[in-house]
Amino acid sequence: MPAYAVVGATSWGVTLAALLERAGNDVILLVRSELEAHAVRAAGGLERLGTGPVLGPRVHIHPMPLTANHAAGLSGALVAVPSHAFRAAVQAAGLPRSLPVVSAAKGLDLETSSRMTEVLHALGYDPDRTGALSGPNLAHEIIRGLPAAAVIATPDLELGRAWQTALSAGAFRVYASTDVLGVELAGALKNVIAIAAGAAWGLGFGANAVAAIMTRGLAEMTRLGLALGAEVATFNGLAGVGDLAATCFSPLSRNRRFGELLAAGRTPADAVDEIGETVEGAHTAPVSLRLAAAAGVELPITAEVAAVIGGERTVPEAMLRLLGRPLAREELPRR
Ligand SMILES: NC(=O)C1=CN([C@@H]2O[C@H](COP(=O)(O)OP(=O)(O)OC[C@H]3O[C@@H](n4cnc5c(N)ncnc54)[C@H](O)[C@@H]3O)[C@@H](O)[C@H]2O)C=CC1
Ligand SMILES: O=C(CO)COP(=O)(O)O
Repeated sequence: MPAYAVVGATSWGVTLAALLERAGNDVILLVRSELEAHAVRAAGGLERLGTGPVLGPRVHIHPMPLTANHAAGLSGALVAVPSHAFRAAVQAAGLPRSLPVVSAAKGLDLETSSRMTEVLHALGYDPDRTGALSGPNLAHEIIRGLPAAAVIATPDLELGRAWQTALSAGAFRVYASTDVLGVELAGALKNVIAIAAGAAWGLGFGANAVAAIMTRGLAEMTRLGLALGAEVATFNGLAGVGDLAATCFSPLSRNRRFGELLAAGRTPADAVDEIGETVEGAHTAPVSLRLAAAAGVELPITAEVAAVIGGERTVPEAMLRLLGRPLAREELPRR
């Protein structure tokens, strides 16, 4: 039987472990401590997912690091911790450098502006065997068996096919791509646009305004992606428009909820506290602006989200600035 490791007993990590098991694999779920291992074993998953036990007998829960014994039989590992904890988690996990490793995180490194596969490369993992998983994938829906699709990007399509088979279970369908950069960037950048969409919902704007933010947001995500070498098709796919739609419209999205709370006048710190879970877009906004400045690309919506998070202006002021921009031709980046 193939065996895979999952790093992180997060909502997404537990969901991925359950999917791998349902697809017929053995799984080693690597957690931070014996205490955490005990809690996850006792709950059969995570209490905050609200489902009851979801992990069966083929998911083995162990504290990091991976033992040599467990490492020997592995076909790959998925890393499902938030981007700010990604580097430390990979270092603690002790995954063999030759192992195919896929990032399931949707964020950029705050210090280095790197994508998570770049963090893996810097830690010595083989660029030909690292990849990214993304798409409209709210863990709370997937763990309940609701249908969803994702995209896994690896430099080598054969490797991608192996991951597709390993992860596709029940109503979860995985597509393959070779645009690792695009899939990673799209997954990270959409969280920032979802904060803006949440702010629009929070101000009482309607579906028209949210759709406008999503469309112009997708244009700026694509502009930056193309400037950095991504493929336009990726932004029109599951990791781009697909995830953007799920995140901007679902009340389950923490990035959208964060925007709603900012619109209600909460400080960013209070909004994060109130949500009590990861809000990736709050970290990604300033990093995307740095990448955009270096690439000579303009990201008007992202700039306003970063300004609100930085305490430079309120949500209504940011919305007025966006509405007051010079009228322009509708340009959609193509290549
Ligand atoms: N929750 C979801 O529906 C989805 C999340 N993602 C991505 O997956 C990543 C993880 O997000 P969630 O599963 O939502 O996280 P989460 O919000 O369930 O858990 C985040 C928290 O997990 C804890 N944690 C657990 N194991 C950790 C470890 N090994 N190292 C550091 N912190 C650890 C930390 O306290 C952290 O604050 C993020 O990058 C997110 O964007 C991607 C797709 C779906
Ligand atoms: O990425 C996600 C869904 O695909 C999760 O969105 P939130 O982090 O906004 O909850």
